[in-house]
Amino acid sequence: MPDSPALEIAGLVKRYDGRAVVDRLDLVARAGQVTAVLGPNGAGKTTTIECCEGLRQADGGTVRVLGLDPLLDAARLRPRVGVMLQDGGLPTGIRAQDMLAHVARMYAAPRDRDELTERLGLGSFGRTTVRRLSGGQRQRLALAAAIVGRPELVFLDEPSAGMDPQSRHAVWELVRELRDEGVAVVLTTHLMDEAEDLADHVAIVDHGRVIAEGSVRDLVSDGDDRTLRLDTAAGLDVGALGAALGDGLAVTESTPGSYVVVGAVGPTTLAALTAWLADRGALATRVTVGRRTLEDVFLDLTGRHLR
Ligand SMILES: Nc1ncnc2c1ncn2[C@@H]1O[C@H](COP(=O)(O)OP(=O)(O)OP(=O)(O)O)[C@@H](O)[C@H]1O
Repeated sequence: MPDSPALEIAGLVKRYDGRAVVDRLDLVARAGQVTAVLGPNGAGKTTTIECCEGLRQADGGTVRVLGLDPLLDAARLRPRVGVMLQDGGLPTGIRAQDMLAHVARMYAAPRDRDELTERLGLGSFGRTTVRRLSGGQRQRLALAAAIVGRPELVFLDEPSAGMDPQSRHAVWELVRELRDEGVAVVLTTHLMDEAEDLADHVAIVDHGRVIAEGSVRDLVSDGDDRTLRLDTAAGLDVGALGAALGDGLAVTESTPGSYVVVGAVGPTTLAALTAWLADRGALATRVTVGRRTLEDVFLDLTGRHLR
């Protein structure tokens, strides 16, 4: 069935010591799309992905991977699903290039290893054993190993964690290409910009549950609303500031001394803001105005920052 989702999770529950770290989570991911599972540390992202990979047994709900059960059909799924684990999960005594060659041999029609090596900059450490690789090098090798078999669905758990900006961009390029080739890419991240840049569909997860989802545009758009961020003295009266700025503007102090103003921020808002601060002898050390971000969405929904 061409239209059936590559991944379908319904009411997933996973408990550790009686505590539900994944708590009735629903998620669908499709071929030819990047689906980002975005949430703070401990939200349950890795646990969810591990249930999809057949590495953990769920306590409730259903998971269908390419229409199959990740535990019962593990052998049939192995050649069709790529997995990049957060801790690498690689054997450590083998040289990087031999590891990739070994993995490639397990598949009927592997990708060109030289091209993958070039794209991910693996050549400079190909002869180094996995145990001696830096965190970012290990990540790049783990990504290469996850996709060398041309999977239909690939799980990437924090794919660019610990990478320098150049490597991160190489990874993002590759992820976009996979998507364009029709692969279903499911990635977890707590990097807002990674989700914003890459994802066709974002599921924001908190306390083991999806609290909002949609395209980045759906999630961040709120008409003409903008977000003004202000750093100044802590403990200002946000109610009084909101009243001074005018109707339709909500002011919150997100952390002591950092304020967020959401709504129809315009030129007069800035004039009113600086005048109000001047009357109170408060100096603004930073004022920025921009569109809403996924971080703002998360803050609105939970009252907390992503990190
Ligand atoms: N094997 C385990 N035994 C007990 N608790 C666990 C186990 N694995 C994970 N947890 C707990 O489950 C919760 C969710 O962890 P998980 O790794 O899924 O979160 P995450 O969203 O991936 O976080 P991060 O962004 O830090 O990777 C955390 O509170 C974690 O401490």
